[in-house]
Formats: sequence, C-alpha cells, structure tokens
Amino acid sequence: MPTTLNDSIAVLKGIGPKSVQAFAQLGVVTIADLLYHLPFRFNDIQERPLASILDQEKVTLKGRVITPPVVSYFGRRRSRLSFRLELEDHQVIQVVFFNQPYLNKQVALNDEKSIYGKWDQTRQTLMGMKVLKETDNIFQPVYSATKGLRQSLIVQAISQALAEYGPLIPEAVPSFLNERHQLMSSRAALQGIHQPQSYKQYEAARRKIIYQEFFDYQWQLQTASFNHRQDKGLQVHYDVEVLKVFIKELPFELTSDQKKAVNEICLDLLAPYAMRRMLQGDVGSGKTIVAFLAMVAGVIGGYQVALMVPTEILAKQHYQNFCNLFPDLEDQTGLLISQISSKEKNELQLGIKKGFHQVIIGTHALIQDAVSFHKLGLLVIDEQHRFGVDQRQLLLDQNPGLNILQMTATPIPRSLALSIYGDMSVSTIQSLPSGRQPIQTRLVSEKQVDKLYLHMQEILAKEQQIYYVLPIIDQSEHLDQVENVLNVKAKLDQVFPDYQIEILHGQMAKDQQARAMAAFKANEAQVLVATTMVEVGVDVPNATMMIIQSAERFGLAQLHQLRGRVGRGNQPSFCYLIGNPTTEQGKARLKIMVDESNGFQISKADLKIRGMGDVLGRQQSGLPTFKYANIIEDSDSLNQARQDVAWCLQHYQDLNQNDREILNSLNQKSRIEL
Ligand SMILES: Nc1ncnc2c1ncn2[C@@H]1O[C@H](COP(=O)(O)OP(=O)(O)OP(=O)(O)O)[C@@H](O)[C@H]1O
Repeated sequence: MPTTLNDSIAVLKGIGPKSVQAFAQLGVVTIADLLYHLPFRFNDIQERPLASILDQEKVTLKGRVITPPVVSYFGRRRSRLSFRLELEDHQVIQVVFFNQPYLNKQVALNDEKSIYGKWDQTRQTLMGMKVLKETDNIFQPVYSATKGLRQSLIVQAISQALAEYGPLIPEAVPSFLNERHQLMSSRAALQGIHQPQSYKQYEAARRKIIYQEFFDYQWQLQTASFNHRQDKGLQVHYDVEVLKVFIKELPFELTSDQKKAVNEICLDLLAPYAMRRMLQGDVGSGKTIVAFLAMVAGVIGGYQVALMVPTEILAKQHYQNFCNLFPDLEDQTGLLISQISSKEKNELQLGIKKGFHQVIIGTHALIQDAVSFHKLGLLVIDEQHRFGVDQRQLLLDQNPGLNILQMTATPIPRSLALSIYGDMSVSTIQSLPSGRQPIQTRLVSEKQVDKLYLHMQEILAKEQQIYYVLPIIDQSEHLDQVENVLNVKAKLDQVFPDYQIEILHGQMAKDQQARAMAAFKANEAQVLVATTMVEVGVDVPNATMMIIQSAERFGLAQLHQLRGRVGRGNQPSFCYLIGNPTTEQGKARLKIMVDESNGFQISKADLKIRGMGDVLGRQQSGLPTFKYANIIEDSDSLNQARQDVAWCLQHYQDLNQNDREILNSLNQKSRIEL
C-alpha cells in the first residue's frame, strides 16, 4: 500500500537491491526522487514521410513488410535481421536490426509495422532500433541512467510510481498563482512530463515544473534574507591607514575594478549590517587579492577571518600566496586541510578556538564541520555554486552577524544577479590586469601532435611551462586514467629528455599531489601532465601553454576554466585543444572556444547544449544551475517567481489556509543548491 512519497523505490515491482544501488548513484532513493527524475530529452517517434528525413536522423517509418525477415549470424554473438518495407507512398526501403535476432518473432511477411530507427540516406536503409507496438507512446522519454540501469526499467518504475503514488503528489505552488499563470497542478505536470501525449501537453508540464523550481528557490532565498535583513552585522572597525600600508607593499598596482571592489567590501565591513556580497570576475581577473585584502581588513579590525575553497590544492596555494604577500600575518595564519596530521589539526583547532589563529584557509568541508571560532568576523567562500543555502545558513546560525563574501568566476549580468543572488550586493571585476594578452586557442587533431611538439619545444626553450590535461572519462575508469597519464608522461619524457615532467591525478596520495604541484609551481618541473585537478583556481603565471587532450569530452565551461590557467602573466599564451569531434555539434562547440573568450558567453552556450535533467553536466556550466530550469532561457519565469514570492511574503496573512500550508511545506523541504 503506498503510504508516502518518502517510501523507498525498493517497494516497486522489478526494483531489486542492485537496481536500488544503481538508482542511488543518480540520487534517486525515494519515490519522490524517482518522480522528479525527469527525462532530459525525448525521442520523437511520430511517423514522417521519407522525403522530409535527413541522413542519420532518428525517425519512425510505417509500412508493409514485403520480404520475409531473414536473420544471419556472424560469429556467436553478432547477428543481422533484415527485411524490406513498402512505405505508404509505395517507396521500398531496407530495414536492418543488428544483434536483436529475437525481433524476428515480432515481424512477419505482410505485417503493417512502424519501425523506429536511424535513417541512412546513402544505403536507403533504416537502422532499426525498435519495432513499435500500438500502445507505444509517440514520445519516448530518455533519462540519465547509469551502469546497470536500463532505460526500460526507469520508464517502467516511473510509470508504476505515477499510477500508485500519483494521488499523493503534493502541490508545490499556491493555487491562486496556478490560476493567475494558468499552470497545471504539480501532479499533472509530472504526468505530462514523463508521459506526454502531445507537444502541447509536454510544454505546459515543463512550464509548470520550471516555475515550481524557481518558486521554491525564491522562497528559500527570500525567506532566508527576510530573516537576516534585520540582522545586526558584526562591525569591523579597521584602521584604513594600516590597510593602505599592506596595499602599498603588494608587488603590483591594483586595477581600478579591484580598487572599487575592495572599497565596496570594506564599506560593508564597517557598516552595522551583515555583509552579503558576491565578488564576480572572469578567470584570472584577480579576485583573490581583493578577497585577501578584505581578510586583512578583518584582521586589522580585530576579527578572525576564514577562506573556504573547493580543493586542497587550492587551499594550499592560497595559504602560500597569502603568507608570501603578507609575511607579517604568517604566524597567525592557519591551513586547514586533511593532509595535516591529527596532532597538527588539533593544535590548529585549539588555536582557532582560542583566537590565536586569525586567518584560516581551508576546504569547505573542513571549515564547516570541525571548527568553532573565537571571533569570526568575515567568511570568504570561493565558488558559490558548490555551496548550498543550507550550509550557509548553518554557519550563520553558529556565527550571528557574520560578514560573508562569495566569489564566482562566472560573472552574470546585473539583472540576472538580482534574481539569483537575491538581496546580495554584487561587485564585478570587468577588466583584466594590464599587460595581459589574449590567449590564442587552436584546434588540432591527434595527427598534428608532432607540430605541437615543436611549439612546446619553443615554449620550454623560453623557460616557460606547460600544462597537459587529460579527461576523466568515467569514475569507474580510474585505472585507465592513470595509465593514460603515465603514457603521455612516457611519451613526453622521450620527446623532451632535458625537461622535468610531473604527473598529477586523483589516484595519487594527497601529499604526492601536493609535491607535484609544488614542483610545478617552483618551475622544478616544466610540464605538468594532469587530470582536471588543475581546473579551479590554480595559479602559476609562468605557465603559458595549456594542452587539452580529447577536448570534445569536456564541457565548454570546464574548457574555459582550464584555459584560464594560462594567460595569467604578461607573456603570450596558447591553448591547444586536441580532439576529433565526430558530430557537427561537437565541432561547433570547440569552435566556440576558439572564437569566444568571455566566460559568461561560454557558460551560456554550454548551458544551452545541456538538456533538462542533465544535472551533472549543467553543474559544470559554471553558472548557478537548477535541476530542470535554465536561468538564461527561462529567465522570464525566474523573474515572475521572484515577484510572486515577494508578494506572498508581504501578503502572507491574506492568503487562504491551503496556500499558506503549501508555502509552509516549502520551508521543510531540502534546499536547492545554488
Ligand atoms: N592588479 C594586478 N596586476 C598584475 N597582476 C595581478 C593583478 N591582480 C592579480 N594579478 C595576478 O593575476 C593572476 C590571477 O589572479 P587571481 O588568481 O586573483 O585570479 P582569479 O580571478 O582568482 O582567477 P581564477 O578564477 O582563475 O581563480 C595572479 O597571478 C595574480 O597575482
């Protein structure tokens, strides 16, 4: 008997322990998770006339079987089933199914059949994928799946969940808003998105799901800031003259955008309210120094400050840079990463508790879990979109009035920022430090690597350094990955015997990784062959060439991040994308990288390519991502939801009981991650 949507999916027919595990990898554990596991695309299997079909297009063709189906075998496993089909306009085509001999039973001479497959124009053949039944829906949903999980099982599980749990699906939007915007119920939307009977129904369902997601997000955002707007912030009274001395000793002059950002942040620190500010600037634009100066101001004002970053490599880099730039503060600065011994960690935590350590740099996980601060006045969070609203709230609860500065490498326009960041103020670094030269990006095929070696030789001869990055193909293919890294290193060792080549990948122990990175940083190694571990934030200005192998396997935003590891000094820099994209789309994507250097434009293009439900892919777009909605294409819905939530908060008392209950239930749900 269905009881709640929190039931495990194990209650469904056909879902055994193995499938439960496979679903869990997709984040699907409960019936609710399953119902909200939405298709990321549809195979449209409407019947179409032959003349309108392009080569390699997936289509359904209907006709009469006019030759007996014949199965021929090659070897033990491979087979080919073929027959001829006379279409309704009397054209005759060949249909071929590979390795599905059993379909023989579903097709007989003179049958009228609809076959779904890929059209091969030159051979005038339909490469069959499915023999359709009368009952088949013309829209076939395609879900993100994982190893050991067939599409058909997902379809069947969702269909069962909809049938049995449908009546329990709660409404997610107040009824007066559904009426005002002519939105269907949440239940009908789920039905319509998994099992649409027409485009119209699908579009309407999608519209509701997107609005619902934005509404929920805006509710979390606005109720959180609603609660905090009245919050008195910790006022940081720092001596501006002392700060100026620190600024004067920097090895470079701040750009005008950097100065402006520092001023804005420092004014927030002095003010009696808690700072909520986003610092945005494209890769390499110089955000770090701005954050550092805010931290220095915090310390001068007598508070502790913390910087949280996504990786240990980055934490270490920031720690070293901070100590180099501000040697007077080195003793009070602590690095909190998992690599340090537990004795060191205990000492550090004690130091933080007692207030001896005034600057703490570490990874998100460590700082948020294990630390109690003596007097934390400023928290800087690098890469906001990996940090949930919930986690932020937790830190705020522990440190009332805390000033928060977040950083993102994908600047978004002001109008969008209002909807995404809510009450947060925004500082933007537009221009790059002076003397920077545009990075020259080139596409090369595997066959052209010899030419590439010549260029590498030139770079090395100029005593500059090179990154060589390989994709992580699949988490389960770690061993291949290590092998690939080692193969490339062996090859480069041969070609460049006079230079030191280091490797860096996720299977190495953390201290080994740190040693490799340190060697590269110190120019003891001239080439770093790495997986995407170097993606975020790594800063070695002497590196001027980035080579990315199998570039077609990366997301565009990720390529932009990787490319941003070079061009960080005044030397000309180069990015080589090695790849052999086989599709038009693949070629077009890489061309965007050659033509475009603006991170926002690239992220937009990346997001556009990703479908609804391609959650993991979308998270890589660099922009704040939603599970189903797209902040660029669905921005009208986002704005609407923002206004509607603001209205609901102001008129909460006037709403009917039912709508208030819907809003209250939003408070209890897990929060969306930005
Ligand atoms: N005003 C400046 N003049 C010259 N160099 C600068 C200036 N500001 C920063 N830099 C240098 O530019 C490089 C990039 O700066 P930084 O690491 O702060 O970029 P970022 O915006 O954090 O980039 P990413 O998003 O890639 O981490 C660093 O080597 C830094 O020392």
